[in-house]
Amino acid sequence: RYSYSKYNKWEKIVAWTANIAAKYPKLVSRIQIGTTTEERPMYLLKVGKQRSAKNAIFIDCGIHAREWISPAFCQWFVKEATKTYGKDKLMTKLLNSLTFYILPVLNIDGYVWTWTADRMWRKNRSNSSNTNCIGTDLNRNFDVQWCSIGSSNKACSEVYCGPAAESEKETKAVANFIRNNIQSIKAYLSFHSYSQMLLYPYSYTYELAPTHEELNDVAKAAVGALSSLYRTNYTYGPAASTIYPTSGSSADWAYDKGIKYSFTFELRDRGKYGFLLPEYLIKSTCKETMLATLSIKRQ
Ligand SMILES: Nc1ncc(C[C@H](C[SeH])C(=O)O)cc1Cl
Ligand SMILES: [Zn+2]
Ligand SMILES: [Zn+2]
Ligand SMILES: [Zn+2]
Repeated sequence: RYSYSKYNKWEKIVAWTANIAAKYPKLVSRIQIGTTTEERPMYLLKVGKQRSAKNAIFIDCGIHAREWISPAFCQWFVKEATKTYGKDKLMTKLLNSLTFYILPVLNIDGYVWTWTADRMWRKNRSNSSNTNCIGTDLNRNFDVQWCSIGSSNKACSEVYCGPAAESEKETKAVANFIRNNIQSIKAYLSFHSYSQMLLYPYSYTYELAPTHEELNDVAKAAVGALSSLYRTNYTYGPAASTIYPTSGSSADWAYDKGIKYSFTFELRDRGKYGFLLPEYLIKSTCKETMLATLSIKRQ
């Protein structure tokens, strides 16, 4: 049996994507949107009852390799959706009216590296410079104010923006999919760890986003829903002033493409375990995050 309260290595996750699509053919389909630097297939799970997606929500997990709770949440979300469809009123309503595009692990090569070589690895595994340093920070590689703030043009930096915007195959695959489905995608959720924050645009400037007030209201409600379960404290606000300014992020890029509901979660914890969140905390973290995520969907 597949465990949703353990961290699963890539081989298990990729088999799971096939199995869950096979198990729920009317609810789940698997789409390959590209391949990674090391030629691993990037599978997206399309979840929902809509024949052709009219209203969709894109969820990216695992953009940073060491943030293991993020892919764990994406798996949890798909499990909850498939398990409660037809039983839970809200989930059934959502899945009848919305399509969820869920990318369980965006940075697959980096995720594998954290299992095999370096648990604290963050970037992807591309080798694009004449230095002996590897990897681009995929959350600095999107084509939005690229490499202007909170990122570095040094290949050895943990926030290396890459040789060019969308230089990475992983970034290109996601950006192309969004561009090809821009009409239907109404929300973009990006899951990271750690800090317990719910962030919204912008990160690339301290300027308030045009829809700041609405984003703040949605974030406030979502954090309220999240903390109603175990009283977990989250802060929320514009990314630049709430965590730090960064350019080239998937969330800012999506927002400026017109996807107005763009949110980034920094999941548990606040530093006790950091990226090494123990497996016994996966369940409670995912349950509270489900409440926040469904709260955003409902708005
Ligand atoms: N647009 C953003 N850019 C960066 C972050 C923080 C994450 C935390 Se791991 C990062 O550094 O990429 C968060 C947001 Cl919302
Ligand atoms: Zn991250
Ligand atoms: Zn983080
Ligand atoms: Zn308000």
